Amino acid sequence: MNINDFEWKTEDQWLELVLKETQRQLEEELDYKDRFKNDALETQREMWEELGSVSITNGLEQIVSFMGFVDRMKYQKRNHEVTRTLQEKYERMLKAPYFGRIDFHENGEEKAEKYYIGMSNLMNEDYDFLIYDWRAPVSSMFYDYEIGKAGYQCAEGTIEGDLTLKRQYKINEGKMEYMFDSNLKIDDEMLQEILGKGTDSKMKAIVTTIQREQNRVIRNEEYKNLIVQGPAGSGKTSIALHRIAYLLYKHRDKITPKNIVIFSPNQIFNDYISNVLPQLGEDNMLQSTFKEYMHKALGNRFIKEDYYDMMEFIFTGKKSFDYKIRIKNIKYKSSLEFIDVLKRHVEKTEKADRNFKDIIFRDNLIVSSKEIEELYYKDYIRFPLKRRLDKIRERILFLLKPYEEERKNEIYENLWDTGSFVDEMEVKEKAAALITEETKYVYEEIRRITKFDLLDIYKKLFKKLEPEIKNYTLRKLQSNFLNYEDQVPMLYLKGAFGDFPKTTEIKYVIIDEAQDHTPLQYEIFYQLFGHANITMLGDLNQSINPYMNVGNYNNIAHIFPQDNTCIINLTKSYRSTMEITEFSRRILDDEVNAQYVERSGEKPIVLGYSQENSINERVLKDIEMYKEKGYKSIGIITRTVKEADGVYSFLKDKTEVKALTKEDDEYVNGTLVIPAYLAKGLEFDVVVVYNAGNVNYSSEEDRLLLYTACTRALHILNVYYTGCLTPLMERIIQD
Ligand SMILES: Nc1ncnc2c1ncn2[C@@H]1O[C@H](COP(=O)(O)OP(=O)(O)OP(=O)(O)O)[C@@H](O)[C@H]1O
Repeated sequence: MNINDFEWKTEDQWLELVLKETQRQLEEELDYKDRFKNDALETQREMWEELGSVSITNGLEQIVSFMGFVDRMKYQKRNHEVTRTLQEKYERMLKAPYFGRIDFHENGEEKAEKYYIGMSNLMNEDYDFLIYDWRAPVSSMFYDYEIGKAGYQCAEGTIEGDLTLKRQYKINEGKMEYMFDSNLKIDDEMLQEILGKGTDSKMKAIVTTIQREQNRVIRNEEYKNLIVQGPAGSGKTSIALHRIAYLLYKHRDKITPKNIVIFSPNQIFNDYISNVLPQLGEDNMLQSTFKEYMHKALGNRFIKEDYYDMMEFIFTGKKSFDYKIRIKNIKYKSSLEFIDVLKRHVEKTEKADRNFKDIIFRDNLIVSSKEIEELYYKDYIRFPLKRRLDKIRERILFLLKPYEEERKNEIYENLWDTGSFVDEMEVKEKAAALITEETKYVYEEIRRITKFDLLDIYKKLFKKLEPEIKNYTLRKLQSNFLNYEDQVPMLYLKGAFGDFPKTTEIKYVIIDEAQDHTPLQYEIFYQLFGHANITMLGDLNQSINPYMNVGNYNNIAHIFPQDNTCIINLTKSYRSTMEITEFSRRILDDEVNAQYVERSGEKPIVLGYSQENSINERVLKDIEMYKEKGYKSIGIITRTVKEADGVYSFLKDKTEVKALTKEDDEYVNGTLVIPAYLAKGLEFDVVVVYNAGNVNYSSEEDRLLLYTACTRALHILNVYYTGCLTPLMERIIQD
C-alpha cells in the first residue's frame, strides 16, 4: 500500500522526536555514568587515606571501616553496570529505534492508538510510551494479526478490537530507508530481503520478522513443557533464543539469565548462537551440552569417551572386529526396553538385603542392625538410596561421637598418667592416633553398610542380560573406560539413587536439537529439571546418530505430565532457497510436503568424479569462485572427521580455510571444512557436500545425516561424489 507524502512527513517527524528523546536519555545516562565513576574514584581515595596508616591497636575498627568502603564500592559498581547497559540500549536505539507500528482500535474506545514497536521500551518524561518493546503484550498483535479483528492477552485479561494499520520500517543509522504497510503477513518484502542476504557471522536476531507460528512458541506459557517439531531451517534455534529473551522480559523481577539453561549439541554451536541475546539487549543464559554435564557428574574416576568419538566409530569403524557387537550394545542401551530394565534394577537394588550388622564400639551397642533396618526400610524410605545411606551414616556417626569423645579423653588421661610425656600437643596427637586405631573397625563397618558404588551397581545390572551384551559391557567396564552408551545409563542410575546436585535455581530449560537425545536422556533431564519449564525443539528428520536418538516424540510423552505438555509443529522453512529445500526434502523418504519462503536461487548441482583428488580440485575452484561472487561463508561438509582432515590437508596451503573437527572448537566465519554431524544447527551461504558416493552414504542409516548436510545451505548447494552416487539421492536424479 502506498504511503502518501503527508504520512511520510508525519513519520519523519515522529522518528526525529524519538531520536531526540533517545539522545536526551542517553546523555542523562552518560552523566550518571561519569558521576558514578567519579564517586568510585573518590571512595577509593578516601579508603586509602583512611586505611593508609594501619595499626594493631585499632585493627577491628579499621576492618569495620574497610567493609563499609567495600559495600559502597559494590553499590557504585552495580550502578555503573546499570548505566552501561542503558547506554548500550540507547546507542542501539539511535541506530534503529523501532521496526514496526500497529494502530489498534480497542473496543469501547473512541479512536485507534498508535503503537511503535522496537527492541526496547522508550518512555518520555510524562511516562508516555514512545516505543513498545517487541515483547510487551500489545506488541504480540504485530506478529499475530493482519488488518481486522485482533486482540492480546495482558495482566487485565484479553483486550479485543480492530487492527487498522500494520506498518514496517527499515531504519538504518537513524535514517528511514523505507517503510511499507503490510496488510498481510510479515512474510513478503522484509523477510525476503533478510533471507536473501549472505551470512558472514554468527547467528542473528530475527525480531523484526518473527512469524506467527514462531511467535506462538516464543510466548507460550500455557504449558509447562513444550515439544516443538519443525523442519530444517524453520527457526527452532532462533525461536529458542527469542523465547529466552521474552521470558527474561516478562518475568524480569523473578528470573535472570542464571535461571535459564540451554542444552545444545556442542561448543561450536554454543559459540555460534552466543550473539543473539546480546543483540536483543540481554545477557546470555547458561549454556551446556549433555556430554559436558554428564562428564562433570560422573567425575574423574573413569576415562570417558566423547560423544563425537562414538559418532566417528559408528561412521568409520565398520571394519573393526567388535563393530557389530558395539552397535548392538548402543542400540540396546538406547532402547525403551533398557529403560525398563534400569528402572527394575533401581527398585531391586533399593530393596536388596544390605546385610546390616549391629554397630558396636568397645562393648557398647551404638545402634542395632534392627534399628538400622528400621531407618532404611521405614523412616528414610522416602529418600532415594544414596541419600538414605548418607542419612544413616550421619545418624550412626552422631550416636558414636559421645563414646568416641569419652574414650579419647580416657586415653589422654592414661597417657599423661604414664609420666612419659611433657608436651601436651604430643599427648593429644598420640591419643588421636590411638583412637583412630581403636575405631577403625567401626568406621569400616559403617562404610560397608553405607557404601554406594555406582560402577558396582551398574555391573550387577548385566548379570542376567544376554551374554553378548553382558560380556562386552563387563569387559569394557573392567578397563575403567566408559563407552558413551554406558555413561548415559550410569548417569540415570546416579540420578535415580539421588546423587545429583541441586538444580532448583534453574527455572527454564531449553533443549535444542531435541531429536538427538534418547528417551533415557529425557528421563535424566526430567530427574534433573522436573521442577522447571522445559522447551524441547527438534527435527526428527535430522537425527544424525542412527542409533541414539529420540525416535519418536511418543517415546518421551510418558515422562512429561500430559496436561502440562504440548507438542507444536512448525511447518515452514526459512533458511534455504526453494530449489535447495525441494532438493533436500527429496532425500527424505516421506511425501514431499515442503512449505518455504518463495525465494528462488540456483539449482543444486550434482557431479560425479573419478577420484577424490578431482573433487578436491573442484572444491578449491568453487571456493575461489564463490568468494569472488561475494559469498562470505562456505561449508565443505564431509561425512567424518577423517575425511575432513583429508580435504583440509589438501586445501590449507592453497586457500584460506579452517577445519572444525572437535566439538569444543570455537566457531569461526569464512570457509570451513566440517563433518556433517558437527555442522548440524549451523548454516552457510554455500554448501559443498563432499563425496556423496555410494560408499560414503550407503545405507538407510545415512539418509538423515545427508539430509542434515544439504539443509545447511542458504543459497548454493553442490554435491560431489566418486564412484556411483549414493542411492539416497537416486530419486532426485531420476526426477
Ligand atoms: N522469522 C524469521 N525471519 C527471518 N529469518 C528467519 C526467521 N526464521 C528463521 N529465520 C532464519 O532461518 C535460518 C534458520 O533458522 P534456525 O537456525 O533458527 O532454524 P532451525 O529450525 O533451528 O534449523 P535447523 O534445524 O536446520 O538447524 C536462520 O538464518 C534464521 O535467521
